[in-house]
Amino acid sequence: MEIRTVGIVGAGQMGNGIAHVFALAGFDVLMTDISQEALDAAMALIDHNMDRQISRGKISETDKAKALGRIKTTLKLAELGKTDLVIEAATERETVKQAIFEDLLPHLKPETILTSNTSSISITRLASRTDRPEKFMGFHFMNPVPVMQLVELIRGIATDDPTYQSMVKVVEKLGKTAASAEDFPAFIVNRILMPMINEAVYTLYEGVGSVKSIDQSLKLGANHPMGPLELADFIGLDTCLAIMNVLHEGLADTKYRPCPLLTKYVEAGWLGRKTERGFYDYRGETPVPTR
Ligand SMILES: CC(=O)CC(=O)SCCNC(=O)CCNC(=O)[C@H](O)C(C)(C)COP(=O)(O)OP(=O)(O)OC[C@H]1O[C@@H](n2cnc3c(N)ncnc32)[C@H](O)[C@@H]1OP(=O)(O)O
Ligand SMILES: NC(=O)C1=CN([C@@H]2O[C@H](COP(=O)(O)OP(=O)(O)OC[C@H]3O[C@@H](n4cnc5c(N)ncnc54)[C@H](OP(=O)(O)O)[C@@H]3O)[C@@H](O)[C@H]2O)C=CC1
Repeated sequence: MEIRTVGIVGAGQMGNGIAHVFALAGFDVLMTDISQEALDAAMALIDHNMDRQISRGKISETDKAKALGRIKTTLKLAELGKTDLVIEAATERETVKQAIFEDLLPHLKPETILTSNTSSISITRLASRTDRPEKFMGFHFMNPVPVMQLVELIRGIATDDPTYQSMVKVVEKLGKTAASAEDFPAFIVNRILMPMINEAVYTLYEGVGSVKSIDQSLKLGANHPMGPLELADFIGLDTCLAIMNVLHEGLADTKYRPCPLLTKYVEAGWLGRKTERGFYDYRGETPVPTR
């Protein structure tokens, strides 16, 4: 089946980026969220990020106008039932994702492929609670979606080959590169990246370095584009903690123990850039370390 229409659930930082790249690649996109404000903010951000691409000569004004014309939004999850491919990109919480699939299933065409952009949760388990585990996959984009080249493709135990091949074609059409990962906690990228971020938080917690010195060390000493704490704020500290919890519980190894300081920031509601405070305070002109 050729995929032409795409439904996206969750219009947060990943959902809006996913809508952006699909629309530019010529797909019709229908995006939903639980609040109209989230949908409006996502559309404004897509507009802004496309302007950024125009100013760098990556796309034209016409490309932008056509792409924006391909994105529709709705508050009714059921409307996504008519799309060929659904990408769930809501909050990294299994109960939230399960509830979304449960509500969506009665409205889906039989041939629709269901995917989740989850950073860590078992694809096999999510798939097993749907009516189509063979047509269910992990479809893991990296942040910021318009910039990052990689997409992880994760097959659940029951995913069939035609579904996998369809998704490989979709990734090609997006002009991105697919990496296949087996379905184990946090797959490849986050299995490696998130323990590094967690270790950076331990380094801060134990007083080995300050926010500034830790980030500077990895930027200047290991040529990372962002320091680990800056990156954690960029990803969202709630998402980082959720991924560490999945690693810790799923692999039952104390080396994945989430740092208590990371938990404390999340409990404070200091989730990083999206709440304007995390390891940095973003409310002023320039980010100021909070420790
Ligand atoms: C948690 C998970 O499940 C998985 C994950 O995603 S892990 C996170 C993976 N992501 C990373 O590791 C990102 C690390 N950081 C970076 O690569 C860079 O800092 C960055 C690309 C985000 C910004 O780079 P920079 O050099 O500081 O900024 P800048 O020069 O302004 O931008 C570089 C490019 O990114 C674009 N860009 C920057 N931020 C953007 C955003 N939020 N949305 C869209 N585009 C963005 C710019 O338009 C520019 O595009 P071109 O190269 O096409 O011209
Ligand atoms: N941040 C990152 O760097 C990456 C994240 N991911 C994954 O992508 C997914 C989304 O993450 P991200 O975009 O960062 O998170 P955000 O918090 O930015 O966005 C999540 C969005 O989903 C909405 N939402 C929550 N519940 C529902 C629901 N029942 N129906 C529809 N929308 C809902 C939220 O609304 P509200 O705010 O009102 O709760 C919010 O707008 C997660 O699974 C995450 O692990 C994958 C790769 C990278």
